[in-house]
Amino acid sequence: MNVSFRSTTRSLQRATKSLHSLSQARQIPRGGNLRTFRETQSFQSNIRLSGATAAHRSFVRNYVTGQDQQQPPKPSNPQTTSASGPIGGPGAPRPPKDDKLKAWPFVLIFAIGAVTFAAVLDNKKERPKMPVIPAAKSDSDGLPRLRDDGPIFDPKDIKVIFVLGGPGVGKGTQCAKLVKDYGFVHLSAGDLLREEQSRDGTDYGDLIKTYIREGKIVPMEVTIVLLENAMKRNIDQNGKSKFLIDGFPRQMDQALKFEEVVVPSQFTLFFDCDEDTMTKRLLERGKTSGRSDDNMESILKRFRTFKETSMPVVNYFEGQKKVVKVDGGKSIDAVYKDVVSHIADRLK
Ligand SMILES: Nc1ncnc2c1ncn2[C@@H]1O[C@H](COP(=O)(O)OP(=O)(O)O)[C@@H](O)[C@H]1O
Ligand SMILES: O=c1ccn([C@@H]2O[C@H](COP(=O)(O)OP(=O)(O)O)[C@@H](O)[C@H]2O)c(=O)[nH]1
Repeated sequence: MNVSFRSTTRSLQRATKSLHSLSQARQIPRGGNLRTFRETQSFQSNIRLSGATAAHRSFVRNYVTGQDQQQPPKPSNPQTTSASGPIGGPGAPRPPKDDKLKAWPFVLIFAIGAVTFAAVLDNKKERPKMPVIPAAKSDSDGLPRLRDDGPIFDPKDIKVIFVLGGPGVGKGTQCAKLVKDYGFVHLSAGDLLREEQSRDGTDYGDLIKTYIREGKIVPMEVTIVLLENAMKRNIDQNGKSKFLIDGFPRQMDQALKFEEVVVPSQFTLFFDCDEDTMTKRLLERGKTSGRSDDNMESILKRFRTFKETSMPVVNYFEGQKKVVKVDGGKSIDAVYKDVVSHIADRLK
């Protein structure tokens, strides 16, 4: 009995604290998440290679950089939050005595609410933590924060090959073969996003779902953090050092940021193919893949995104003489033969 009373008291104290911090947090003006994401996305798509504009620099400074945990919210107007003031002050008129009696239903409702709230918090704490995306988020848009202190890996130790090409061109198929023969780690950005989308407790499930179905590029912060964590796991736990990063970077901001904060790539393996062939492959894959985007409507949107948003990335690396182009329209084995012959000297 005593124990249960103590635990209820503790729960009440905890709940009161949480309610207090919640009431403070409510004072931070925040836009709707998805709307902000869309704005961010549309801003990102405006970034041009020709040089960082002041707006871009400000965007990077405000939204993309920094490691600090989210700062505790400050009340927007401290005066208005104070309980002291004329009401209830020393000179204020005293309420009649029987008002105390009338207050008990409110106290009871508050107590029940507080205990329930504390129980919800306890339940949350017990859930297994899966540190896929770190807690550090930007205050303004809810996206994970990226570091801005240079690449975490040295390209002399960690080799990254980007694998690009239209949807259904065969990137995943060819990567699987390279893994088998040459011991690469295959990281598919699309697979990591789908995994995160269905992970229990993720903050990004709805966001990822919407972007994938619409054939759009998920904000880079999410994808880069997923890739970086997957790389760290493979390096720390399995001593791996050669990575095929499949289906990434699909947008210029991703390419620049990944090379800046994770590691510069060795080169890009680019599979070229006509849309009719890719459509047939995707529709065939759609019969069993269970993917929300292997249908005609999403396929057309993905082709458009690929041409408008991802091809500039290929052209950018081409300008640096860092693209190996392979015809993806042949049979699986014929494509693989070309891949190996084109990059044999770089596979060791
Ligand atoms: N060269 C090829 N010829 C015919 N079918 C292929 C070829 N490469 C891949 N496929 C098939 O096409 C579909 C898409 O391939 P996948 O590797 O998943 O593409 P991506 O990763 O580029 O989306 C899969 O069902 C795969 O089996
Ligand atoms: O860096 C990435 C990679 C993938 N995607 C999303 O994931 C989808 C599927 O990508 P995946 O590489 O799995 O499949 P593909 O389109 O190449 O068949 C894309 O259309 C995008 O919506 C993304 O937003 N960012």
